Amino acid sequence: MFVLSDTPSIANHFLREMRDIHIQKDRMRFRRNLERIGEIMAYEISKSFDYASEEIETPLTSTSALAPIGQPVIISVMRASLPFYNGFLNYFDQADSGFIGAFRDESQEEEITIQLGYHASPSVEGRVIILADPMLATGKSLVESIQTILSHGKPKHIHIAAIIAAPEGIQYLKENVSSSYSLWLGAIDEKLNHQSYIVPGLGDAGDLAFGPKL
Ligand SMILES: O=P(O)(O)OC[C@H]1O[C@H](OP(=O)(O)OP(=O)(O)O)[C@H](O)[C@@H]1O
Ligand SMILES: O=c1cc[nH]c(=O)[nH]1
Ligand SMILES: [Mg+2]
Repeated sequence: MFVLSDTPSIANHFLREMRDIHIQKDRMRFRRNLERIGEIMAYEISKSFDYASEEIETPLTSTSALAPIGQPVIISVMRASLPFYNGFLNYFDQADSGFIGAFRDESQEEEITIQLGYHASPSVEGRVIILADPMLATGKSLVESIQTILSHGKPKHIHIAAIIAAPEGIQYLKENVSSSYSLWLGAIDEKLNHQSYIVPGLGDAGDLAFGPKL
């Protein structure tokens, strides 16, 4: 498991801005920070890819440089993931993309259920998947997204990327995902509250990025 906040870096400043109740009112900054952390995580995940040396010609001579072997499929769990996903796409600019619509039904007091909707994806068979969702709270949105992905093929590997995670969500993934995956996180927070929001967290990422939904 990789956690960005384990290392002092500018990523912590972006996380701080996203959590701050005053700064997060600026929706454009909030979306840009989702995207910036996506970019930083893309760079970290890129260290696990395979590369081959390729001959190139500069204006002065020929030389060789590394190029990635193959491209990942980046899958965005909408809505809140869209700017985060875009950060990955900024770096893996020739990647394939998939989209899953998932939202938490919070109307039941006791338990969160997930409503899955839109699903559009290329084949995942044998592919490296980056599944991007900024919030890992109960873990149900990610587990249901992974079940959807696995019902369409067997990926080579799944990288799960989230910005803020609750320990309960990390545990839920451990108990409910049997295929091999790596977890890339911005920070691990303290707990979920009684409405299954992450504490200290940042609030509702989708609403902060795009405004409240009906
Ligand atoms: O781990 P979980 O308990 O499943 O919670 C995490 C989910 O909650 C948020 O989505 P939300 O349902 O708020 O939809 P939105 O992105 O459209 O706001 C977030 O984007 C995750 O997908
Ligand atoms: O704290 C949380 C939990 C789920 N979804 C969010 O956007 N925030
Ligand atoms: Mg939301």
